[in-house]
Amino acid sequence: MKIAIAQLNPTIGDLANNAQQILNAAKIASENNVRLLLTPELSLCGYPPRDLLLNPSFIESMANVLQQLAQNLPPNIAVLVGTVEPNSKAHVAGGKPLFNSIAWLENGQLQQIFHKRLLPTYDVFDEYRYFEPGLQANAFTLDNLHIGVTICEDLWNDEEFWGKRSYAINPIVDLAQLDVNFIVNLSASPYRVGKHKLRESMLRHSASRFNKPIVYANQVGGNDDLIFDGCSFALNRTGEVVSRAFAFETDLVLIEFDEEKRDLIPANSSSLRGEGKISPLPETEDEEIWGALVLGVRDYARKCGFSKVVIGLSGGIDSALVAAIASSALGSENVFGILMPSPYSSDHSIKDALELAENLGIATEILPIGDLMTGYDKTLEKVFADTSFGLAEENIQSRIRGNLLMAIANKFGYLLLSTGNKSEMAVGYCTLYGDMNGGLAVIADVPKTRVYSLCNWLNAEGLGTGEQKNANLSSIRQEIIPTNIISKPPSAELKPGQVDQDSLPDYDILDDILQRLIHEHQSSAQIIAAGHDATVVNRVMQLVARAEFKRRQAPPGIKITDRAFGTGWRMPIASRWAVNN
Ligand SMILES: Nc1ncnc2c1ncn2[C@@H]1O[C@H](COP(=O)(O)OP(=O)(O)OC[C@H]2O[C@@H]([n+]3cccc(C(=O)O)c3)[C@H](O)[C@@H]2O)[C@@H](O)[C@H]1O
Ligand SMILES: Nc1ncnc2c1ncn2[C@@H]1O[C@H](COP(=O)(O)OP(=O)(O)OP(=O)(O)O)[C@@H](O)[C@H]1O
Ligand SMILES: NC(=O)CC[C@H](N)C(=O)O
Repeated sequence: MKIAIAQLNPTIGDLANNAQQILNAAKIASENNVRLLLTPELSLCGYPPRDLLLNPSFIESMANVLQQLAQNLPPNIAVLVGTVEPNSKAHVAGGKPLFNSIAWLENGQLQQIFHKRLLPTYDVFDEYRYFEPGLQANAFTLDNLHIGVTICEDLWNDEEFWGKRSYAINPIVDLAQLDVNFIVNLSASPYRVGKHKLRESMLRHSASRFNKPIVYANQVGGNDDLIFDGCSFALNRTGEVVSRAFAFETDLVLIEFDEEKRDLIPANSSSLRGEGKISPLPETEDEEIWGALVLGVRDYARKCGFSKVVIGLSGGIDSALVAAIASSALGSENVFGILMPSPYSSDHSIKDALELAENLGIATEILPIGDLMTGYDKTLEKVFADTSFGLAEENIQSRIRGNLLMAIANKFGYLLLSTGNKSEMAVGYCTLYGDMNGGLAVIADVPKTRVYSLCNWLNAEGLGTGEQKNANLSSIRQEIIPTNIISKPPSAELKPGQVDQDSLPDYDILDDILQRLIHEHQSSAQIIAAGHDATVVNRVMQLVARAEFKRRQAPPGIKITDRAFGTGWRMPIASRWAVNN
């Protein structure tokens, strides 16, 4: 039996086009004698649909589109589509309105529906808000093969792999008892650094432990703050990878269930792009983060209807990295850099920003802000009388820039990309309604130390090689980020001679404290015991807690770590507890 994984990039709520993507994949698969086609979790509406699921007309439309799709599919192919099914017992106390489901479509109709059994409610997931867990093991027979069906989290409870049990049941145990020939998993598994390796090692363990081949179909693409990296794969019963789809791109991958061997093998016909191949995974963390950020910007812009972006170019490293990512995502011709020197700007800030723009091939405009600053100072003179010059006056520069950037974005229908990194967002080293202005915070989950390593990686790697690194920048020269941008001390340039380290610990120290605090949930005592200065640790803890009001007003940021300041970070603002304490 030939099986195909359609690694699709749905747009949330675009039911007709998502169904069309499934139909297109089914047609190609059918021409290649595929008998069973897999699509990602909730492939009809895209993942995560969030509160659209509370809208009855949305659920009704999904049912209609699903039925239409069933009727349009080519003959002789079974297609597993991710959808929802209303829960007829939702009226029972505590019953949730829907099941997160898979529809088996064949012969013009719905053959069977399967319900997701394990519903994640941690980090960015909130499935119990909408879904009732399925109670039964899911399996069906196609031709003479018995196939076990699971949805994403259903395969994330192998207590042998994790060393603990997160849910009372492990659906794969039931499927092993049913003696299925192989197991399919339809997923929408968001990216974070190293996630594909984790998925493969987890499922390799389950495949060999239960002696069952597994076909894992993941969603790809960016949906708001979440990036889905794809990297779908198939494992044979000993847990070896027999096929793998591309990272960060749509793909259609073929495998075969060999009935004599009773195992999955790569397919051997040759007309499909991804057929029978094992796509390489990104080689370094920098390479995969780059791929995720580029996809995140491209899909956010495309799915929200933008083709061009505008960025404030300071000659600093954060805006340089964001400009490089945007150029790769959208093409240099679609990126507009605005230089806004103030009387405090260094000479090299303009020189460095212009050199970067030339390297990237992006258009720039210089808008000096000195006169506007004088205007503000004059207008505020009476109100600010008898006060000394301080942060408020400094931040006016940032607010003037933010205002000009939004004016340009608004005038021409551009998307403003904000440039704050995770370290700054953590401690509130950024100005509300100033440099925080924007529609998408591209590197808001990238710690400053990672900003440096990404820029060094980019300069070493160039962008001319490899499909992932993007054709758009292939013509530009090797050093993309000018060396001076990387080597000079970071500075907001809001007053003469200012550098970030006047206000913050060195970034390698700050990032290590933040890693322990945010990702590892360590207490201040644990962080101090690990060798950090107590005064610094306590100050950072306070800064992080105090900056919650800023993060709540920040644009969505692209998630690349296991804990981003996005949908998975739910902290109170008016609180007396310093995050972990
Ligand atoms: N809990 C709360 N809920 C709601 N609002 C709250 C609040 N706490 C303070 N606020 C308000 O927020 C104000 C403070 O925030 P904000 O006005 O943003 O300004 P603030 O945090 O005082 O200053 C911005 C900091 O970011 C630094 N920085 C670094 C890098 C780049 C840039 C740049 O701009 O380019 C800036 C800058 O040097 C300075 O240290 C308070 O004065 C108050 O009005
Ligand atoms: N002179 C400027 N011209 C244009 N934009 C600016 C200027 N100064 C600051 N900005 C905008 O405000 C953002 C915040 O400034 P900030 O100094 O924190 O970042 P950076 O200069 O990019 O990097 P670094 O923190 O390493 O100096 C910049 O990334 C940029 O978008
Ligand atoms: N959609 C899901 O069920 C995803 C949950 C799963 N643990 C993952 O991150 O891949």
